[in-house]
Amino acid sequence: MKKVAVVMGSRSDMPVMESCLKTLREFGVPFDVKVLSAHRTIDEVISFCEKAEEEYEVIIAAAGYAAHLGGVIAAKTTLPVIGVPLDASPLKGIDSLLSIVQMPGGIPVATVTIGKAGAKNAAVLAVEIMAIKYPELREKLKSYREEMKKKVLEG
Ligand SMILES: Nc1c(C(=O)O)ncn1[C@@H]1O[C@H](COP(=O)(O)O)[C@@H](O)[C@H]1O
Repeated sequence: MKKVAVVMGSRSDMPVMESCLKTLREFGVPFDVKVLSAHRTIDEVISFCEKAEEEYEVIIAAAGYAAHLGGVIAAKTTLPVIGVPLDASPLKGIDSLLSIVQMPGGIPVATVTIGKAGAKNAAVLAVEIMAIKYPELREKLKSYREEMKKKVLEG
């Protein structure tokens, strides 16, 4: 199984992105974490993208403020990119949400909700994408849903 790349714009994004990493661990999906910024380390983002297809099946890109990271990565690879908007600025993540979701036609970034729930959903969506190829992940997704259902019904 190739890995998921979890890329974030700054180390300061890590506390929120922990819920993404925790969920990937729960599904037993291998991943790498990278701190890279389209604004601050553009050359490193480009070299990461140039090699990404050898190692990764899905890329998760999380960033706050003007979150160009996911869009730039999506522009440089044909792997599916999931963008996680983060509440890091006085605009509380709306800035990040709009800059991730409003990609022009042809270069999509699959966008999840702002913050911790989005970080978790990015991991689940990555697993769903990988489950197309790895049937054991589909079984794990079914058990995950069952567990969730049980928790709701048991209160
Ligand atoms: N949006 C981006 C990008 C980018 O899009 O390339 N690089 C860093 N950032 C974001 O800037 C915020 C503040 O970063 P610092 O805390 O390092 O100042 C972080 O949420 C990061 O994701």
